[in-house]
Amino acid sequence: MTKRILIAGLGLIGGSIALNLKEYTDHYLIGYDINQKTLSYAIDKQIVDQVSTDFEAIVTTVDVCILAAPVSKTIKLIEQIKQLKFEKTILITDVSSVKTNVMKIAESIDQAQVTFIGGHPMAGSHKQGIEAAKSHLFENAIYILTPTKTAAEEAISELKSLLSTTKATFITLDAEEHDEMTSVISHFPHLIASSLVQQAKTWQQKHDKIPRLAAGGFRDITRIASSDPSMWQDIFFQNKNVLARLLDDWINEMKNLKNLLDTNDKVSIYHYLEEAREYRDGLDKTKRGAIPSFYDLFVDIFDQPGAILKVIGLLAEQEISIKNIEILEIREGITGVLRISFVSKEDQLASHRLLIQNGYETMIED
Ligand SMILES: NC(=O)C1=CN([C@@H]2O[C@H](COP(=O)(O)OP(=O)(O)OC[C@H]3O[C@@H](n4cnc5c(N)ncnc54)[C@H](O)[C@@H]3O)[C@@H](O)[C@H]2O)C=CC1
Ligand SMILES: O=C(O)C(=O)Cc1ccc(O)cc1
Repeated sequence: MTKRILIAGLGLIGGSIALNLKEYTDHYLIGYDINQKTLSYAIDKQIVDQVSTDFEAIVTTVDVCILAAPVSKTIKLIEQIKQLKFEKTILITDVSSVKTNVMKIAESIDQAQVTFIGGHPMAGSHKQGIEAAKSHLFENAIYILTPTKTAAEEAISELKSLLSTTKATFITLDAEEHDEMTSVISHFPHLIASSLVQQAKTWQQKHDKIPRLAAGGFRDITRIASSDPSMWQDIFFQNKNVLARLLDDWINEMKNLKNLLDTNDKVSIYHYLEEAREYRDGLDKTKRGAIPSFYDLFVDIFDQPGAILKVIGLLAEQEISIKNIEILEIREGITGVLRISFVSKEDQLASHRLLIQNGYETMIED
């Protein structure tokens, strides 16, 4: 059945959901955003069927509403919803990275016609805005649902079915456990990534070659520091209690580490590193994590003109699509390593075979 679906906040995430629903379903999509340029873009590119600049007027006319504005703005939209009178049933969900504050206000909506099920697709990008939206953004990602206490099982199934074309995998959590877990694996690492970049910036005053040396490891660990500061500021303050607890733990741990260094306790430092390596290596590599990691293939190449193009050309001929490509190490005349990332295991293995047939040395990490 064709549904009227309102997407409020047509940025990276709202735009990606809209693109996906437009590509795979017949639902009638309505976009609401405070940014007029975004609405014009969405209409021009036919990402939605209609746009609206009046949230309260439009939300009472739809079957489904997906709130995809920044977390604090989503909370404001729910406050507005709370004051409205709905004549027909509506299923409301959101995409916010933090859930406790969202679910607190959602639980307080006292209207039989309204069902609220929180949502958080655990995939994204450091880019923002509708121009960066992609229909396949959530493929293979974990999509967390946090239903309100009164949400019926049928409504949860309906939402999963509605979002099934994203090819995400759904799991249900309560808001508090969601906020603790996402803080450990996403919010807190973001804070640390930014602080590592700040540290490099400070030390650059003494050593001006630091940016030239900042290669592989530093770039890997700080990639997320390139994300939108206003989004992360919002996330940090919405989840500040959990973040503060993690910071306390971290500061204590750093003090302990410093003490091990000060006292020359090499054995303990070794065990600390060994334990971390074992835990990291034990994280299930074949199963996609919350934030999708991709299937990497390492290819030896020589620093010759066109070497990278040749590899990409071979894959393109076979219509194998690449998610990401990175040169890990290349100096004049010396073998370099190309890391090519694929969305699927099949593409990774097919490329492995193809490049070997063409005389390349390739490696897949197990
Ligand atoms: N960027 C990411 O990687 C991920 C973000 N999220 C969550 O998704 C939500 C949206 O984030 P993005 O799409 O990345 O941000 P974005 O900045 O790309 O898009 C946000 C959109 O909301 C609009 N907006 C701002 N205030 C509004 C309001 N009061 N009413 C309606 N629209 C409003 C903006 O104009 C913009 O188009 C956030 O809650 C974020 O926590 C969830 C998963 C991943
Ligand atoms: O890709 C990454 O590393 C991200 O950090 C993406 C991301 C950002 C915010 C979320 O709430 C979930 C996922």
